[in-house]
Amino acid sequence: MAVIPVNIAGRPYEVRVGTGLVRDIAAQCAGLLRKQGVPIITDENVHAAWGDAVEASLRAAGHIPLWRILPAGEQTKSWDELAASVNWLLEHEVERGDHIIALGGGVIGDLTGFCAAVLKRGCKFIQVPTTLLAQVDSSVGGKTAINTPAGKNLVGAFHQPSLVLADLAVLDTLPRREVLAGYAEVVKYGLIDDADFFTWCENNAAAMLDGEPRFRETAVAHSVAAKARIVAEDEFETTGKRALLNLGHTFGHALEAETGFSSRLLHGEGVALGMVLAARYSARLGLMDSAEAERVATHIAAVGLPASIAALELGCNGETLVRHMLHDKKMDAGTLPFLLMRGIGRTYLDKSVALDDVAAFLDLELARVSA
Ligand SMILES: NC(=O)c1ccc[n+]([C@@H]2O[C@H](COP(=O)([O-])OP(=O)(O)OC[C@H]3O[C@@H](n4cnc5c(N)ncnc54)[C@H](O)[C@@H]3O)[C@@H](O)[C@H]2O)c1
Ligand SMILES: O=C(O)C(=O)C[C@@H](O)[C@H](O)[C@H](O)COP(=O)(O)O
Ligand SMILES: [Zn+2]
Repeated sequence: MAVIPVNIAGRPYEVRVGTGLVRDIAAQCAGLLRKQGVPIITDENVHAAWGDAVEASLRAAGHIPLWRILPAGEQTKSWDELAASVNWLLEHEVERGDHIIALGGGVIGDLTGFCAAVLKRGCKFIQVPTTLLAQVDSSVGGKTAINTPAGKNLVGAFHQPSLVLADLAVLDTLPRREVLAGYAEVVKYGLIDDADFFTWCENNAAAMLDGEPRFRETAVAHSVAAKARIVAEDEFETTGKRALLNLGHTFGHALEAETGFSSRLLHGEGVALGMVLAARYSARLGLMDSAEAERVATHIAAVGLPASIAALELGCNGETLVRHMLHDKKMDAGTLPFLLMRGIGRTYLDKSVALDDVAAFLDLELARVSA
């Protein structure tokens, strides 16, 4: 097992990456759980695959699990589910010092973390991420949120977990499309500031995606360490450092909004497309060699992630996508800073991007005939 220490402003917690942590959840959480009823928020798919294992481990240790099983999918990150889940926690008399378990992907982690942030002005929670995306990204760093009709993650809080248990075994039941979506956030760390890791991804993605355990552990542990390092420098995204983690997301969130936060486009797929667009837009501005931008697109397409927004057949134009972007949380006095690249591993925040030029660029991409 790899243990990655996270230390955010003197508030340390561990991210444990290994195999069998879910079956051993009671021991992993020893000393953190109350006896009378351990609140676990999950979704229907995760409960079907891993609910019995969690139940057995907790009961064997003398705990009584209390399950809240939500519908799977992005629509669960909503005001309605937030209100209902908080009321459920109140009915079960969860106290500030108690831990809630978030057992699931990023949807469950974001929603449960937000419940924990607002319940009694803040109680504790444990992230048990069950998707690759949640293991490498959403379970670490304390961003919690729900979506609103205006856009993605527009209501939320920064609230760090007490512990993260990333069990590689749970990825065995994850559908291939979801594994790929999570992989987009892995590649992101290479593109941000680690060109060697991008090369590692090019060389090992296929084996990692097929389930090679050594590569899976490397991908998860390396990603978590990268995220922990960045978040430790800028927990509340105020200096521009943490904003690097948003590479691909301004485009990606706009695409998610345009597709109605539906299963038509998963978050990780939107990020994959967004990173290709960020690379190509950087090349359009002369910041990055276009051959290097195409290296990004080639890798994204080679693993089986979407790399073409034309293929989405959105039926909208660039201006429509830019209008979604106006809800981006990075908006600052009417301008939208963009994550652009001076090369692979050389991402930076650019505050001089003209949105009408982005719209014109997107019009070309929406009509682009793939090679
Ligand atoms: N807080 C952050 O820092 C952060 C970072 C990245 C993404 N996110 C958010 O995370 C969300 C996406 O998360 P996600 O990609 O994990 O999606 P998800 O939570 O919707 O899970 C994907 C699908 O896989 C199923 N599933 C999960 N684990 C499984 C398992 N082990 N076996 C079988 N099925 C399983 C789920 O039921 C769901 O259908 C988005 O809302 C995104 O905004 C947040
Ligand atoms: O942790 C961060 O910071 C990130 O930006 C990670 C992203 O992968 C994640 O999707 C995050 O939820 C996006 O944040 P948002 O502030 O753009 O909603
Ligand atoms: Zn993301």
